[in-house]
Amino acid sequence: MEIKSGHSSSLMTDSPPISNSRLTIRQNKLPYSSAAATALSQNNNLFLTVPRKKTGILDGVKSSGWLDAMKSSSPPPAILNKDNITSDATGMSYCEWTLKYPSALATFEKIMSFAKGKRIALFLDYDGTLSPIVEEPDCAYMSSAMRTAVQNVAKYFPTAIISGRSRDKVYEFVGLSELYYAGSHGMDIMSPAGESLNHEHLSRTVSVNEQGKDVNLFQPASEFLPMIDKVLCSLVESTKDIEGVKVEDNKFCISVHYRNVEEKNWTLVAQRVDYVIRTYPKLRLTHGRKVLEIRPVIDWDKGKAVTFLLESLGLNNCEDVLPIYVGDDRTDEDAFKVLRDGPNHGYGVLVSAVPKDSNAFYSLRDPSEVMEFLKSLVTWKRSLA
Ligand SMILES: O=P(O)(O)OC[C@H]1O[C@H](O[C@H]2O[C@H](CO)[C@@H](O)[C@H](O)[C@H]2O)[C@H](O)[C@@H](O)[C@@H]1O
Repeated sequence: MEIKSGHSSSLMTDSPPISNSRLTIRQNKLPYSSAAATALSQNNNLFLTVPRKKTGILDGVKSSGWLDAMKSSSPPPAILNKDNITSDATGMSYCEWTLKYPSALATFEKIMSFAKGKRIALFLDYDGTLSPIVEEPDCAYMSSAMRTAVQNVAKYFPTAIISGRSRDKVYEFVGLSELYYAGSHGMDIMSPAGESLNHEHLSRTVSVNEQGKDVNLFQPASEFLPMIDKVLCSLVESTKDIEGVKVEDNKFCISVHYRNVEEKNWTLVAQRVDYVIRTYPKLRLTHGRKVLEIRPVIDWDKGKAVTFLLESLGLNNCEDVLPIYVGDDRTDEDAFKVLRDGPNHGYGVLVSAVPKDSNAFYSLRDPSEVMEFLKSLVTWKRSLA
């Protein structure tokens, strides 16, 4: 397990730690050279400049909107009204919202009428999409029924899992060797054995997987690994007295979970994280579902990973390709945007049980609807044979 746990402080509480997860030292199972990735980072201008506020720590946390973002995550405040949920964020009921983001199940035939004669490429987020959101990040298992659905759909369409988790971890959860995997928010891409990642401009490295078979890797942030390791240790140390904090090693990025932290201590979490990362101008912070995510300042995200995979698969800029991306999180918006506005026109499908604004075209309520959608794709494809 690559999950680190913050332990309860005897000064703050007598409760036991929420998890027994231990601090592990990361091991790179797959050897690779970072030289190519370093060169491409510099040559292709992948570096971003992130302006930092020069205020005090508490002021910085407040003025940068961290706390607002932390409070509004997962899910946005909502008023429950049986099947119809009204979100404070959009002011819309769920029914109204689905007029803007129609259900991909209810409009399945319409979507498939666009897909006729096209090759579908499928991109699936993991947490909240293939597995339900749970309290403990290391217990976010997908059901065997969902695994079968993903396995079946991958028989007909190239399928990639695009996750904020480390690639090793998400591979462990999904367990299907025939898929493409993009871990660390797309910064760690691996082809299935026997498939390549041929890209016109960006070079990949060849490595071996657990079965000793050759796989292609693309890791544009590999030069940041020593820095990420250092920051990981600092974050574990600096948050260990806050009950419920978990610092998760996602290889090229770090997640600081506050789902199990009392809300009154969220400011403290934000301050401690801010204190650590403010001395690292090459790192930036993004927000997920009750999680602060720290990542390198390269111009790379889930959207870039989708474009990279389409290009590597020879499916970019093709009139006869329909990419579909299913995801639930803010970080999936980068991919929705790429499919909405970029040359590789496709459909983003937002998984959400509450109304929220999105760059997606369609919606699904939860992972069980995602599974139905995957099954429907298979039935549709089989019906064409
Ligand atoms: O890109 P994803 O595959 O959606 O990963 C995003 C983050 O997912 C995980 O955290 C989220 O799910 C946990 C399990 O349900 C939940 O406890 C947590 O509150 C959520 O934020 C994962 O642990 C993170 O590392 C990923 O970045």
